[in-house]
Amino acid sequence: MKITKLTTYRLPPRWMFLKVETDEGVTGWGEPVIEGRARSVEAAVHELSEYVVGKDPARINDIWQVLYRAGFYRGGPILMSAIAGIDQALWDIKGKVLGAPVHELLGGLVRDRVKAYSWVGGDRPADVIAGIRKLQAIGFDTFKLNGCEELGIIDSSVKIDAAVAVVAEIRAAFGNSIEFGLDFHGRVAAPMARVLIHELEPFRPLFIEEPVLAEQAEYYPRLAAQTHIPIAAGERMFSRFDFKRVLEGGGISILQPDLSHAGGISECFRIAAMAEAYDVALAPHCPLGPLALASCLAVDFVSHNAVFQEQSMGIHYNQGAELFDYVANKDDFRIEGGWFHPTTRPGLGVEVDEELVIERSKTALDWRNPVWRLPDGAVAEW
Ligand SMILES: O=C(O)C(=O)C[C@@H](O)[C@H](O)CO
Ligand SMILES: [Mg+2]
Repeated sequence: MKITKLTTYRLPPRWMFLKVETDEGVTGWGEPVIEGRARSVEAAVHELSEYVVGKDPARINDIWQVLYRAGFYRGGPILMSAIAGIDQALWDIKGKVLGAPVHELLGGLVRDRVKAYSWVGGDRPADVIAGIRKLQAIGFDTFKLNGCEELGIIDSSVKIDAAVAVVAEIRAAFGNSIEFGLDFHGRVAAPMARVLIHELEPFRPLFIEEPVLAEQAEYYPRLAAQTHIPIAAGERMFSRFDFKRVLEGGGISILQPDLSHAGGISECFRIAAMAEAYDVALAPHCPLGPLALASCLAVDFVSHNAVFQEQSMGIHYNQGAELFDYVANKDDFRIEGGWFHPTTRPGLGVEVDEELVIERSKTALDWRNPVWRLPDGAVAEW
């Protein structure tokens, strides 16, 4: 079998699907994208396609190594997201050829279900509490919300108190009938991370995500030394070689590689095993679409240290399309009582509604995250 064609579809809300075709009619799908840089990843996919077209899709490992190593320069969000989408599609093809779900090809299930967690948008306590109640009613008991708004490298106790107030009200409203992670989203610099984490300690969030930016990862062990709250990060790390340093440095309790940013199923399966060796939990990052989610689940179901799975249903970013809009077999991904169950279909288990994809790709906008400014006009981390 030979790979014959790679076609990319940029889609609302801010995703990109990749279709990989072969000379025997088997097609695989992946989701290579960096939110806000879809066109850059699209160009990278087509540049890398020179190493892929004409090759045997079964040789996933060799194709992965060539894509990673053969171009001299390597790593980073754009190239690793392009490789991720190609890798996902090759696993989808392999599963379809062998008639098995990807989790079977990776050694089979280590669990029967995976806990889903849901984003709760909004920064106002009332909005957040209403959002949690709505999701609780359909079975969710685990959530994630932004830990704060923009923050200066040194900021006021008023801003800290406002961030803590939201969390205090959530705990007051729900007690420990729910668990929730706080995503600092890289908005907090190291000096204020120490302050904010200290003030949040009594409310025991399930984890604090990106307490500082990935480029400040040397602070993870220092922050971990001051708090009992598990520290989570990974969405802005892109290969084993990024994660190696973070695991070696310590302080991280939950690793969150993104299956569409960190080299795909092949690489994240290896990253998951590395994390297990350090007694670190796995919780793949996934604010994206169904092929990214299906790739996450393939790794979750074969990784002993997988704990819960992010999914983007209702996320504040999904303007213009919802998580399963482009999926013909939506029911296979229903979340029952807050849990995902493994696909029984071959490959990623996603039946892409190709007609709709082609149609919607014609009107895809170039999504951009907002540019925030601090009161003095300096750019703020969003
Ligand atoms: O889901 C998360 O944990 C996020 O931090 C969302 C962020 O990754 C945006 O997708 C960037 O555009
Ligand atoms: Mg995050």
